[in-house]
Amino acid sequence: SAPTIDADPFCDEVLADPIPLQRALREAGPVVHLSTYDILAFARYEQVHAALVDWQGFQSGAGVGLANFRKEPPWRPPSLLLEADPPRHDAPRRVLQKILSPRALRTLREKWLADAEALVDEVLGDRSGTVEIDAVPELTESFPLRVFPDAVGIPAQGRENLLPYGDHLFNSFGPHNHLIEAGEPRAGELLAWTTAQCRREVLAAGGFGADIWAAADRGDILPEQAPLIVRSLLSAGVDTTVHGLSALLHAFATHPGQWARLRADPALARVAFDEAVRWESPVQVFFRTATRDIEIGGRTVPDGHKILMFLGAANRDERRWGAGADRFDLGRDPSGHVGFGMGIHQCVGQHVARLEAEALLTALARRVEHLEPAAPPRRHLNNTLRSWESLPLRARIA
Ligand code: HEM
Ligand SMILES: CC(C)Cc1ccc(C(=O)O)cc1
Repeated sequence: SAPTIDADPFCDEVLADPIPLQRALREAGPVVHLSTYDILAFARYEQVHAALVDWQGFQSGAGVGLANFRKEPPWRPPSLLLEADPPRHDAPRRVLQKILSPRALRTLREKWLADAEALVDEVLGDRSGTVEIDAVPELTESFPLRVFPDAVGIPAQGRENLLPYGDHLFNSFGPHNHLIEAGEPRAGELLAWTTAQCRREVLAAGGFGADIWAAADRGDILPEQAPLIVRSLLSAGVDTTVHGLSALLHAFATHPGQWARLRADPALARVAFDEAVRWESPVQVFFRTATRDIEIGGRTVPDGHKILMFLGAANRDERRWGAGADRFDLGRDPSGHVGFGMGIHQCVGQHVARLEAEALLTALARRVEHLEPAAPPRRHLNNTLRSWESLPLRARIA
């Protein structure tokens, strides 16, 4: 049988620094038994990629968390994308893919570049010399919250609920630990608020939400599906980009030579984001459920068994990325990374995330000559997301 590891991947120590366990899992073998939860884990690129693209063998319909929807009711009505398999998954995916396509986002590009310039000017002020900021509250949380809720078209009221709702959702994919318990008191209220933002009458014309309702008018999806698809945007589109942008700035602050490369060639802004998503993997892990006894990595995953995919470990697997896998390097081609998943469920919002990152990074690269840590970053612990409470940075103004 598969080698066993007793470590709990969702304990605070591992959530704070998952790298040692990622290494141990990759070294133990292609398939590893995690005794804490009696599940099978994949940490090498080859097996994670294979499981992600095999949607028939490893389904999403029983949930992408530890909880098996076949055995216990989910805390929220299942997503029509994330927690659905074909054919139920097909029409919602097709509709969202079109609304969030690079072509559809062209109208937003100019606006988000200008919004990023405005935010960076506010944060850096007209100061010269060296400025100290906390990138999390001042940039990586504030920029997505300044541009994304407006792009969806939800009302201005109550947007401070978005981050805590997403934080609880991403915790809910893990085991019932203290992180889930801490979020439980407000979970019902946050879910109710989020659900209320998906009603047709509150969504502004021209936003992604209105576009989804227009797809229902055209018969591309059923009207009762529209609110759930809007909920997908509010569920997946905020905390992920906040921590993705933090990963990007943390990567540059800890690899100073890379900022100089970006200043010399600003077109590197887009590949920089994908390299940061590979290097940090804001979404660290999630699950699938075997639909039959499946052979993988020389082992058999029994029908109905949950498998845990370590995206962060796969994104640093030297078998795939070579000896420098642990380094943030703008000279690398990060394509093929699994930080946005892979296959039919691959992130449908990745172009939105890339545009937010390009806008913020372009605005910063224009104004900042050098970036370095001003103090150790403080982590935010979450069962799924690699995230920060605070990223103190020192920026030398150009
Ligand atoms: C750095 C930012 C982001 C990261 C790292 C990320 C990561 C991911 C990953 C790994 C998946 C695959 C989940 C699975 O296979 O079960 C996914 C799916 C998804 N993402 Fe993203 N995401 C990001 C931003 C966004 C944004 C901005 C949106 C919305 C505008 C979004 C909407 C979605 C949706 C709706 C799905 C489900 C797709 C499907 O099941 O067909 N994501 N994301
Ligand atoms: C990495 C994924 C788990 C992010 C995510 C969350 C929620 C949804 C939804 O459809 O609610 C979709 C994607």
